[in-house]
Amino acid sequence: MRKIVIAGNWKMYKTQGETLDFLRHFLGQLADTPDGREIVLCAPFTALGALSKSLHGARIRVGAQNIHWLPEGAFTGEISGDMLRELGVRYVIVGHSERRQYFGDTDETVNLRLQAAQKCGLIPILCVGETKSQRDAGETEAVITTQIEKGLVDVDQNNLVIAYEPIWAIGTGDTCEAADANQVIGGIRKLLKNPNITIQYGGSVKPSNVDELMAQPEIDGALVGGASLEPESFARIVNFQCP
Ligand SMILES: O=C[C@H](O)COP(=O)(O)O
Repeated sequence: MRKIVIAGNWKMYKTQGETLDFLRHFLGQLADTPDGREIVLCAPFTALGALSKSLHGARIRVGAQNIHWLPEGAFTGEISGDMLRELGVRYVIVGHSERRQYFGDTDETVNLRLQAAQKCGLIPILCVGETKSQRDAGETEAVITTQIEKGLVDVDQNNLVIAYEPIWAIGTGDTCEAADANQVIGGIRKLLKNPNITIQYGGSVKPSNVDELMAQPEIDGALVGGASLEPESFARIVNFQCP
């Protein structure tokens, strides 16, 4: 049985105070959330400690948005797995397209970050996906196959989540058709040694499309950006309705 994981990626949004305010409104809306749905909040580094401390007993896991591959060193602006663990972090996003586009992440550094996360007992969420021009050129499968094959060298497939995030659908409101996302994710699953890995869809997931996306047989959850910033909207997403 594959685990359903619904993660909010807050990107560079929310101070500690805003994080606590979010929780005050969000936690009360989880009373009817079906068992078996793992809820993760991937907050900025500065809010991780406050988030962990405020969650005691709540069924939410804390996630980070980046990890360096070494335990310590002269790497200004980076953070290690042990530092994240100390803050109560359980998940970490690796290889998000924004990290690849703006901060120079490559399949090789993504691979190192995945290995480091697992070594520290964190569950990495590996993001893969194609640009609009790659999709239009019919290169989606080839692009994702390379990202998966290079990214997963020496990575334990029993301790991993994958997120399929078509880059053209991120923050655009332009969601991938549910059937298309299902097909790409089915293709990703065929590349894996462990076919039971949780594979999420990400890219303009919102309350109005989450039910259709989650009804697809290959999709095991969502990685949600903008719509995870408001408690009501993210609560509706984690409480998605099954058909
Ligand atoms: O990590 C989340 C993705 O980048 C999706 O962001 P979005 O839901 O705002 O499109």
